[in-house]
Amino acid sequence: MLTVATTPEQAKQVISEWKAQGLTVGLVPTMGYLHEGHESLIKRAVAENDRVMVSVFVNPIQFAPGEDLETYPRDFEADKRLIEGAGATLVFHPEPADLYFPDACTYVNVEGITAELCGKTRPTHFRGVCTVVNKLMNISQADRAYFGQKDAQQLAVIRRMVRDLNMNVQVVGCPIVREEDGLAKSSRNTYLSAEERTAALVLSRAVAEGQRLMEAGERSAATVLGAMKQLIEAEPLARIDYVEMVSWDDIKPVETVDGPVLVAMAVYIGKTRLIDNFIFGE
Ligand SMILES: Nc1ncnc2c1ncn2[C@@H]1O[C@H](COP(=O)(O)OP(=O)(O)OP(=O)(O)O)[C@@H](O)[C@H]1O
Ligand SMILES: CC(C)(CO)[C@@H](O)C(=O)[O-]
Ligand code: BAL
Repeated sequence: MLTVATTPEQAKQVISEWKAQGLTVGLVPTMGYLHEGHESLIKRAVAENDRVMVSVFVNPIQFAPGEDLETYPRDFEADKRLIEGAGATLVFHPEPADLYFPDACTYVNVEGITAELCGKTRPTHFRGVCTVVNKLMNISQADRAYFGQKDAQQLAVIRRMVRDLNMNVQVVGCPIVREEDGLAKSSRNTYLSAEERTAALVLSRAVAEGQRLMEAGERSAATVLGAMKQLIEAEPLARIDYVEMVSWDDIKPVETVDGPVLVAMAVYIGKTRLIDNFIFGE
């Protein structure tokens, strides 16, 4: 049976009963409107822990003014069905006022590794993500926390936060789940019109092209990124935010590949900003 907690105190009550029995806890943070990508994280957490808490919270402090905080899709009834079906037993679903004190003045700011990629276009984003993830880890006392590689920079940033702050949680990265035609599953795909949905395939096609070139031995970032950008620019509905290659461990620009790299992109399809990536040489 699924328990819904709407305040940190309610969630902590359930967690403390689990911890008193010596049970391990997995945490899956989400913003809801769940799909098979989220489901894969929850199922993995269920397989690797005695109990799992899923959070469903559209975190206002990771959105900048003008972003899609108000329009972000929500369907908590459907989310509960998916969470229960995947085997988790606690969902944490607070309102912002339940989670943030009105006079809160503490934020978690991971530097350096947040400067490139999404950090350039969304300079306050990772501060909001790290603050809420830190709070969720504290509330859940998680032994393991699960994040998708779809948000690859987020995964790297959270790993760094956990390392730098000596946090007692293992961060588990999970592979990207895609639609049959290759588009990475994302709650924001719901914003796309039929025409934009077709155009959005340029992201996964660019990923496939980049992977193909690197698997064939190409090691120049300029050549790989050039081919990917050319493909995306040929799609009239697409506008590139960034297509970049960075070192996977510290998210710094790379010119020639000599270690594990993240090749990541953010592309506007109409007004919708989508992301995709691949990791090479991990
Ligand atoms: N296609 C996917 N495959 C694997 N993990 C995913 C996928 N989509 C999202 N996730 C992971 O689920 C967690 C919650 O993500 P979130 O709720 O923002 O979903 P989303 O579909 O990425 O939404 P958005 O449209 O906001 O990017 C994150 O760790 C994210 O990386
Ligand atoms: C990790 C997260 C749930 C924090 O709000 C969010 O950034 C997301 O959905 O990836
Ligand atoms: N998964 C990304 C959350 C965001 O775009 O705010």
